[in-house]
Amino acid sequence: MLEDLITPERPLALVGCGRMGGAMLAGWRQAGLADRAVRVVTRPASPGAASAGGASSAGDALSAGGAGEALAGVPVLAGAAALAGQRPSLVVLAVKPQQLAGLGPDLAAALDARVPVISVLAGVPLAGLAAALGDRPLIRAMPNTPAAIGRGVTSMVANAAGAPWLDRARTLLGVLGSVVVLAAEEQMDAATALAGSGPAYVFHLVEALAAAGVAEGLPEATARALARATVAGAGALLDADDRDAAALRQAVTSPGGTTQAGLDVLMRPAGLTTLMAETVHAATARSRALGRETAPARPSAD
Ligand SMILES: NC(=O)C1=CN([C@@H]2O[C@H](COP(=O)(O)OP(=O)(O)OC[C@H]3O[C@@H](n4cnc5c(N)ncnc54)[C@H](OP(=O)(O)O)[C@@H]3O)[C@@H](O)[C@H]2O)C=CC1
Ligand SMILES: O=C(O)[C@@H]1CCC=N1
Repeated sequence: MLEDLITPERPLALVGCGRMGGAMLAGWRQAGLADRAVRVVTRPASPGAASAGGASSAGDALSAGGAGEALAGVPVLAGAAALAGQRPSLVVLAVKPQQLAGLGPDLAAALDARVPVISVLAGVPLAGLAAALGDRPLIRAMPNTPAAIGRGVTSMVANAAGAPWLDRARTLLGVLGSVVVLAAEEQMDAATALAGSGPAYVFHLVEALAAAGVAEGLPEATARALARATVAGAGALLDADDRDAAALRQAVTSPGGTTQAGLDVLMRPAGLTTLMAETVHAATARSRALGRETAPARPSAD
C-alpha cells in the first residue's frame, strides 16, 4: 500500500519533474497518492518556486508540457538543498543523466544517509550514483511513459544497501504498471533500450503506418486515425488475450490473403527483425556510453 510507504510527514521527493518524472507523478496521483505527500524538487533558479525550507504549489513552477497546470497543488521546492528538514521517506531522481553531477552534492547533503534514492537516469550505473550521492540505499530503475496511466513497465536493480528496499520500490513503481527485477545490473542497458525507449518505437510505427496509408491514396486524417486506432487496439488485444504475439499475428493472417502479402515484406531477411535488432543495439550502446560520459572524473595521479 502506497500510504504505508509515503505520508505527508514522510513524503516522496521527486527530483526533476519533466517528461518522465511528470508521467510518474501523474500515475501516482491517479492511483490516489495525496498531493501533500509529495515534494517536487525543481532547479534552484526555477521562477515561482519557494526558497530553501519552504514549499510553493507546483502550478506556477512547473512548465514541462503544460504540467504546471496539471500538477497545481503539489508542493514544490526550488533546488535539492531545500529537501533538508523535509524528512522524505524516499527520493525518486528523474533529471537528465548530464544533470546529476550538478545537483549531486546538494542532494547528498540534504538527505540522511539512510534515505533511499531511486534513479531513473538512463545509463548511469549504481556505482556512478553512489559516487554522486554517497553510500546509501540505491535503486536504479528504468520506467517508461505509459506509467502516466498506470500502464508502464519498470526494470530495476539495487545496490547491497538498497536490496532491502526492493519490495517497497516494487510497491511504489508497481502502481505505475508492471515491475521486473533484473538479475544483474549489466542487463539494464538493454532493458532501457527495449522498454524505456520502446514506446517511441511504437509511436513511430503509427507514424510510418499512417504515411504508408497516405502513399496508397488515403486522406491524411483518415490514415492517421486508422493507424492510431489500429496500434492502440492491437496493444489492448495483446493485453487482454493470453496468447503470445505470434499467435495473435497468425490469427490475422489468412493464407493467400492481404496480411500474408504484407508480412512477406516485413518479415523478409533484413526486414523488421533485423531493423529492430539494430535499433535496440544502438540504444543499448548509447545507454552504456551515457554511463561513461557521466562518470565522475578520476582524481589525477599527482
Ligand atoms: N522520457 C522518457 O521516456 C524516459 C526518461 N527516462 C530518464 O528520465 C530522466 C529525465 O528525462 P526526461 O523526463 O525525458 O527529461 P526532462 O528534461 O523532461 O526532465 C528533466 C527535469 O529535471 C529538471 N531539472 C534539471 N536540473 C534540475 C535540478 N538541479 N534539480 C531539480 N530538477 C532539475 C528539469 O528542469 P528544467 O526544465 O528547468 O531543465 C526537467 O524538468 C532522464 O535521466 C532519462 O534518462 C527514463 C525512462 C523513460
Ligand atoms: O531517450 C532517453 O535517453 C530516455 C531513456 C529511455 C527513454 N528516454
